[in-house]
Amino acid sequence: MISLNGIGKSFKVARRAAGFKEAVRALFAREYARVEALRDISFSIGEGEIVGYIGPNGAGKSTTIKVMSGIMVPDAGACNVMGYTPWKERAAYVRNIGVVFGQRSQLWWDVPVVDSFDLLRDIYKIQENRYRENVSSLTEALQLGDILHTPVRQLSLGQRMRCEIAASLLHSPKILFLDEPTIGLDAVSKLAVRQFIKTLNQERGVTVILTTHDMSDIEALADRILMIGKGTLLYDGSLRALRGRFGTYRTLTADFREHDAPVDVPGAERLSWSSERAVYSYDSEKVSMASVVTALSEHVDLVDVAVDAKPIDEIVVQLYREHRI
Ligand SMILES: Nc1ncnc2c1ncn2[C@@H]1O[C@H](COP(=O)(O)OP(=O)(O)OP(=O)(O)O)[C@@H](O)[C@H]1O
Repeated sequence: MISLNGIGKSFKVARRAAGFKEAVRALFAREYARVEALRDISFSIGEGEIVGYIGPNGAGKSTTIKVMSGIMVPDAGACNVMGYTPWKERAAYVRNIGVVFGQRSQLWWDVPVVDSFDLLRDIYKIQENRYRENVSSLTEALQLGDILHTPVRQLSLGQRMRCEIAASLLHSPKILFLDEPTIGLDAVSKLAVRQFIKTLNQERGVTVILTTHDMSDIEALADRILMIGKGTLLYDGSLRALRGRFGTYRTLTADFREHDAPVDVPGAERLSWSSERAVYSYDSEKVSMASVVTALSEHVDLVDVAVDAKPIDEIVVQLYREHRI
């Protein structure tokens, strides 16, 4: 459905040293530097996938989304989305995609949300029946009820984001590009947005490409991760495989009735011990949780046991470190 082949993009940016003298000098002799935002990016995405596109600040995520949505023309490479070259056949192409940039609005600031929706209906030439159906189902799913008649500038961030997502789906696109859709949202709004995206993908088969810094978004939604750093694609694979590579260590916290003498457990490292609680770390590839618990229970009277995998944030930081980004 989407394929990028050797996409490259660089920007020319003005550079000058700090200070008034330098500012004056720059008026007459500007110096430029090249920033390589994307280098030889290639990947394919199939219909119905939810792909998380991750990477540190300035890695090139937004630039890739802009290329795929036809807003930006790359310097090199080919991009094919549903048979279109996005930046060449923009008018026809945009009928097939929805785009949400979390940091920017596609809604008109001073008019009620529903007026923006009507304008979008005219721009996309959406049939009246389909439009009504979509507004009604999106209003229900995203709980837009009262806020549809409020000017955008009076909405909270969470309310605006729900309206942005609805606006991007009025024309029933097959692909949805989401650039940081949960940025700045509170926990409840985040969950609502995630649940909506999941349902949209499962029930309507919409393909979703999502950039985010929030790893819990990725955990909740994406089966596959593309990781970019300094403009280069560094990882393409499943979250499960990533966990398997870095996340085989588990932390086991055991609560027990008072027992002062620390217990050694074969194959596990004791991280802490107090008279009623101990924490162990073990490699789940080598030792089973059952054997750790059994070894412990031979010495102490266990009350409770909890096991945690390494948080996905830590796994991603480790991956960034490995690639020195
Ligand atoms: N219009 C532009 N003009 C000049 N440089 C740009 C432009 N757009 C992006 N860049 C540069 O290209 C690089 C990649 O930027 P991009 O916005 O794609 O990163 P990102 O991964 O989305 O980052 P973030 O997580 O901070 O949003 C950065 O070095 C950025 O400064």
